Amino acid sequence: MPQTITRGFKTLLEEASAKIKSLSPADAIALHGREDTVFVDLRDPRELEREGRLPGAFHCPRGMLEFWIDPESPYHKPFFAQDKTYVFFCAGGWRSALSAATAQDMGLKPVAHVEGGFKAWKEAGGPVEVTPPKP
Ligand SMILES: O=S(=O)([O-])[S-]
Repeated sequence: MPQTITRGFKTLLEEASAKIKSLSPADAIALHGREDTVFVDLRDPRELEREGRLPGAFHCPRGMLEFWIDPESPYHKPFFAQDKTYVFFCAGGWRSALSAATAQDMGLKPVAHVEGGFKAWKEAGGPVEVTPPKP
């Protein structure tokens, strides 16, 4: 029997967007480098190699997010225990919207995500670090 998806990705994104703070790329660029703000890159390693990195961003593959945030998880990362604003981003802004909503639901605060993701960040003139190709 075929599956019936009752809450599709658009619904999930709408619900997430309604409860999280979305930053325009320009607003996100203005926050970059501030002591009280950290950027979380949710992309896969191959995307980072291919597209470059946002300087200073912490790389958290999306699949590990909940386990790295929760201090009771054996995989917890102290990075997620700071008194800072967490700005999530991905390639296009979908994974980061869902991730910011999840992080917020878990109690992480304050959180935000970058609308349009790394693509929009680059187009807006945000700094990018290029990873040298592997020999
Ligand atoms: O999650 S995504 O917007 O980078 S496809």
